[in-house]
Amino acid sequence: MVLRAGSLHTWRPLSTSAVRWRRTFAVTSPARLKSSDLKVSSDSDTSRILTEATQLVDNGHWRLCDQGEGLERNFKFKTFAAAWDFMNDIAAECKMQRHHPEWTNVFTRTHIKWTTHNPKGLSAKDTHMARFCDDVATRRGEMVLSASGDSDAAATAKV
Ligand SMILES: C[C@H](O)[C@H](O)[C@H]1CNC2=NC(N)=NC(=O)C2=N1
Repeated sequence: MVLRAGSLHTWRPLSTSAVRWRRTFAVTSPARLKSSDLKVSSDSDTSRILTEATQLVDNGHWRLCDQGEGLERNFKFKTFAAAWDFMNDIAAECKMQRHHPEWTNVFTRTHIKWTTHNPKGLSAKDTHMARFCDDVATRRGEMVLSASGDSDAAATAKV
């Protein structure tokens, strides 16, 4: 099925307070991630990564990918300029962290995957950068779907 954002749903900005509320009182049932769901980089502490990955999956729109080696999510902004500014903010942090995303941008949408190439797997840098992306996206006025809340499905369908 091809989803068309705009025909079925209305995009609206997510306020900072709404994000805080969602992070504090996770509105969806918690993701019961197990350490066996993850492939953790040998440089990182598994229980820390499990805790941080669980928070990201519960509180944001992140999901595990690549058999637990990566975290990915879609972002949508009101304008291309906002998406570009968001990516510039992320790029500056990448430079500081020496850690780089796999990402694509199509107009107002950006898809980001965090994974660590060496040592291969999910690392603390990935969870840090994923959380950083959530915070910057909130500041940059990211859009969410008001109807089902399934912004990721709609964004994936279009990207
Ligand atoms: C030397 C330099 O810090 C490394 O090559 C960095 C660069 N950016 C990186 N980014 C990601 N995503 N994974 C890495 O393992 C990685 N390694």
